[in-house]
Amino acid sequence: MSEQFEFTLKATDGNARLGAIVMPRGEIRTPAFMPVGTAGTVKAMYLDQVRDLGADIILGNTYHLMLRPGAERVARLGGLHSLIRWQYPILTDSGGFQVMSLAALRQIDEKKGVTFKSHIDGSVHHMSPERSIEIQGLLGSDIQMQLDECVRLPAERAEIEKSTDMSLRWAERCRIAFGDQPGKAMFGIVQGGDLPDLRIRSARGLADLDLKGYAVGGLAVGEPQEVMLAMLETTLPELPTTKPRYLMGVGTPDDILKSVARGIDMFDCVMPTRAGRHGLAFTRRGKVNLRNARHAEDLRPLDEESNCPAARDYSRAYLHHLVRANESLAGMLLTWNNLHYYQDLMQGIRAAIAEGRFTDFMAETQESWARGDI
Ligand SMILES: CCCSCc1cc(N)cc2c(=O)[nH]c(N)nc12
Repeated sequence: MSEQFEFTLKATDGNARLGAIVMPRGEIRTPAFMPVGTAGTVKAMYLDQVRDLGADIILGNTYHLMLRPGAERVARLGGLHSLIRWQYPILTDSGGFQVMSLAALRQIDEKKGVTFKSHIDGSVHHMSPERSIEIQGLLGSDIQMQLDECVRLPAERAEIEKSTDMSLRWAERCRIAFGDQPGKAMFGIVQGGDLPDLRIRSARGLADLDLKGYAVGGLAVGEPQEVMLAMLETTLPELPTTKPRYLMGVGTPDDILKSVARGIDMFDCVMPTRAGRHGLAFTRRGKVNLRNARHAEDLRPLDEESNCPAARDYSRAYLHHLVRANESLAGMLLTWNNLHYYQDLMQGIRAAIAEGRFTDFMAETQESWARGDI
């Protein structure tokens, strides 16, 4: 097994890319969907199931894990992979995004980083770019993200510009702190909001750092899909084609198809897991809200042709009952169904790119959703 981090571009179909990242802990087939395992668990799933569905990598969250159980404690316990019993690659986000989303009383200082109060117990924490990389190292993360600031849109140009330039300087500090860790990688995160010139400045500045991979951040924060896609069209040509591109926090199946078509290799999103816990099922014929009374006596499964037991073997009537009764099994079955749907979609995308038929695959998939659920 390689002791390095090696990305290979295997085929292209337009701007869609088929590739693979080979790391000591395993291969990541791209385009890849990375289930979110925020606090060391992909909620409502056994990690063996997550692997069996086709996930090559999962995400962890620096913010959550540093607060509980604590980065040094995870290290004393043998690292995250051993603790959660996941032997394959783990990507960890750097924490800044979650601080701004979850923490109270947070302050940002370019030199010190972010200071915040834990949403769990109110304790005060400081996280500099260097500390974020240190924490991700203590966790044993295979792909570590730079500390960045994600500006919520809409925002004034001056705010976006100041934040983007700071994140670029934080990338350099993170690169220095990360040093040289064979078999591991640190990704930069392109910011720039919805301003093309700042997107280009951020992407070019990160490309100059010659990092092992590049994320596109600052999107999926409430902007219309067309704005997100326009920023991809501006950003991606500025990034090296020989390195993986990761679109953070994205997205719906439609977002994923359209972003693959523009050259994205990696995705993460809480959508399939969170939606599953809220009674929403993704299927080949579109979304099905099992809370809706129309399912109360419908003995059909979600998809009788699926090879996922959650989609094939349980009636909508039963799923409706479980959702209405707020039973744990509802979230378990629907999360299973949704992650299966997402990984099945990614496998279909990879096969379509390999065979030069991605455009047709995208159109057929979208048409299937549009036919709706009978
Ligand atoms: C476990 C969650 C990973 S993705 C979180 C996320 C999501 C979105 N939408 C944007 C960003 C961003 O700009 N920066 C960072 N670090 N993270 C982001």
